[in-house]
Amino acid sequence: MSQIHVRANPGDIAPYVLLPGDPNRARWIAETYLQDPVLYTDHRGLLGFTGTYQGVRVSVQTTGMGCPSAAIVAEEIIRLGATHLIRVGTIGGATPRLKPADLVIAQAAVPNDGTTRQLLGGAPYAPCASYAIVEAAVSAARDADVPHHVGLVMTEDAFYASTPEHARSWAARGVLGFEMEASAIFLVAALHGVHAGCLTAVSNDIGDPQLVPDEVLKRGVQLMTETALNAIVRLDRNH
Ligand SMILES: O=P(O)(O)O[C@H]1O[C@H](CO)[C@@H](O)[C@H]1O
Ligand SMILES: O=c1cc[nH]c(=O)[nH]1
Repeated sequence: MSQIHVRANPGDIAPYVLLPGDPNRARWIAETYLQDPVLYTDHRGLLGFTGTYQGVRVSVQTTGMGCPSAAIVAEEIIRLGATHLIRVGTIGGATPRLKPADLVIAQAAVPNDGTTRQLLGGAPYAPCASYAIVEAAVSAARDADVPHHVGLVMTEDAFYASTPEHARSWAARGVLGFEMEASAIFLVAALHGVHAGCLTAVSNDIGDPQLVPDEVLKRGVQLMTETALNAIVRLDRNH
């Protein structure tokens, strides 16, 4: 049955789904990397495509920005048959250790968002990535010599609330950077017993209004996407 927001039917979506926030990134990934991509939904601008990568069926589904939208999309694509949800996003670095466009592979997300709080009824919880996806992503990054960091991210609601002071205090607790969807995707996946992961490219240093130059970020997004797709091939092989 078609869902309310992701207007698609079971069978339209592959078990492996890449989840960018940005619809233009979804289109770029589908057109650049997938063989025979088919647009299965454009409802609300949440573009979704399915094609194949190295013989494996893969979908790319836009989440939109923030946990409320990401949680809806995650819930609906799982109902439609998705079993491996991999966010491919951008992240603001919390520490100068992260260089422009570096790849960050999340092990877990500090849930500083309202969506997971509501889903959990306020109970303490640690939304984390599926170990199989972390392992596959790290091994894909290593094999391709992609500079990467593995660790904790923070998921937030208020993009413009972050300050350099906030960033450095969370960096001292091990947070690598800030983004806006991972905690909800991890939690919704866990509630349904499916796998989730999150790969991001560093688009800025928190508190710095300057973004990483377009060409540099483009290369980071390219390496992140290739790492995620190669992780999917590994996951499928071990399935
Ligand atoms: O580049 P995407 O995947 O959208 O991710 C990041 O960018 C948006 C904010 O600029 C938020 O969605 C945040 O999580
Ligand atoms: O949520 C985000 C994503 C990228 N950069 C930020 O500063 N915040």
